[in-house]
Amino acid sequence: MWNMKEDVHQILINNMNDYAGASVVIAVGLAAVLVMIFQWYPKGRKGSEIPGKLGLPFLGETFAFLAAVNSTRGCYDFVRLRRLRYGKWFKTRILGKTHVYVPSVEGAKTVFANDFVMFNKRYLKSMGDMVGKNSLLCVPKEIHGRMRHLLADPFSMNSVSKFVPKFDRELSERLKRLENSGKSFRVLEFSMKAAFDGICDMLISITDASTLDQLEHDITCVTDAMLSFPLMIPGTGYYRGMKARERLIDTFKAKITKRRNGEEVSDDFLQSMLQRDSYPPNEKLDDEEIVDNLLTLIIAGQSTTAAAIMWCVKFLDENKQAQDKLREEQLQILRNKPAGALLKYDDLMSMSYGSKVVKETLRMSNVLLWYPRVALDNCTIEGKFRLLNQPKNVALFLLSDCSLLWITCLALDMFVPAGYEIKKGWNVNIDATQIHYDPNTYKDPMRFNPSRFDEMQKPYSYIPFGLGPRTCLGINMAKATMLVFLHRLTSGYTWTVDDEDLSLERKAHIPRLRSGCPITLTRLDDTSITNS
Ligand code: HEM
Repeated sequence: MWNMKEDVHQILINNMNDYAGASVVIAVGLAAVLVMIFQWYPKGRKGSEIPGKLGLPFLGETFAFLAAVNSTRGCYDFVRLRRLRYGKWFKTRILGKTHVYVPSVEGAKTVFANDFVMFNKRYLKSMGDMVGKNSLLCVPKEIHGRMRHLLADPFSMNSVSKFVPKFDRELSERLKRLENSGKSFRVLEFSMKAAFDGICDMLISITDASTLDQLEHDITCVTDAMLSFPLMIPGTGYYRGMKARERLIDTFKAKITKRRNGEEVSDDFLQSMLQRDSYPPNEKLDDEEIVDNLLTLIIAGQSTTAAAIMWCVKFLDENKQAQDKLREEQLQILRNKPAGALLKYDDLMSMSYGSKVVKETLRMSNVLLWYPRVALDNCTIEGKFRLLNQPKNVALFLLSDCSLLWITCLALDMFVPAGYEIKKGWNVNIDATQIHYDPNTYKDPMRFNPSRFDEMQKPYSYIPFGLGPRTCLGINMAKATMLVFLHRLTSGYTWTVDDEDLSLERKAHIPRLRSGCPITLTRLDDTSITNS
């Protein structure tokens, strides 16, 4: 008997088999097409090649770079000239290493956000030898996190608030002595000494003048040796630097012993480290770590802060309107305090225009011109994320059953710019200077205009202290030092710059005026101070 139900069932089964067969054929076909595209695609459409001249093997453009370093236009001139020739992105070769200067907010974001993962710091041997293998600057990621956490506490707002009145007292006395002498003095020298003494006081409570002089002399030998050839032979800069480092480490260790013996107690950074003596090893720094980082902090903090102060004075001198506005704010703060009272951290909080002056100074001066990293793998920067550049992603797409998704992703991947190609081992320098001078972010970028900071900045477009896991540890201290200086200078004095020469110091990695910005102070008359 004809069984209609069974026949229909049989027909359905046959058709389903046909459909399944057809689906498999389509899927395999699509997979084959995709694999073929994938085979062709990464070779044909890698990231764009970065223009630039690599020159001779090893030497590359080393001589041109050294010429810029030795010139009074400063080492950034090397970068500036290549940008004019090749455009924003360029590559070069210096001492055997390929360098790329990352000029954009998007590029900076990629590098900062992948610090320690895709990029890392790499120091010259002499630089690493001078600061020591336990320095925060040199340790690997696993140690860096723990160390940074332990070092950060003494730089908190709370700690900086103890530093403010101490530094204010010292600074006021120094300025008074210069006022009384009536002589011209170099702001750079002045701020180097003031910053050095301030940092040493905060870290290890050394205030004795002759010890400070000896320490500063040794720190200068160490910093000078950072770019020297690592040759441990008497007479070389490297040798002098290493010997100076030994003396500094001995001084720090002697301090540690005194503190442990109870011969000396102080409320400072070192004491806060030693208070952890009884803690488990992962919750404290050992002595070698403490001494290397004391040295690191002094080196990282002194010349950066001093240069920033010098540029502040120079920019304010060239922009009288900004100077007057700042003076008015600072006089108001002075009038609201009892005569002769020292500044407190809270006073800094009410320096709204002063903070903008500090920000604008750091934007324009670019104390650290670029932030060097090394690419740990081949990658692209500034391009959009590419989905199909990894075999595992392709496999996922094949397994997924949504052809529309495949096609969309493939199209996106093909037509969205793939970015600039970086090879493993290349030096990738985040060019803070170019980012801070970008007219698309900062209107009229060469004009000193603190009020531009009335508005919020785009993320990653303002980076004078870096960003990410390696952000400057001394931000609070640096800003506080600058604000205290600005307060005492503008609320107590007017000044004239005695040498207008704009040329820069030779062989300096931090841009500083060759003249050191000499100024002469004139005391503000009492009526300006008391007028409200
Ligand atoms: C105006 C003054 C300063 C400027 C412009 C400045 C700028 C910077 C920048 C840009 C970085 C990050 C560099 C990079 O990512 O490669 C940095 C790191 C650092 N800064 Fe500062 N700095 C200043 C003052 C200070 C002070 C006063 C101290 C401490 C006393 C300090 C301690 C450090 C340390 C320890 C690091 C390394 C952080 C790490 O690798 O985790 N800096 N600084």
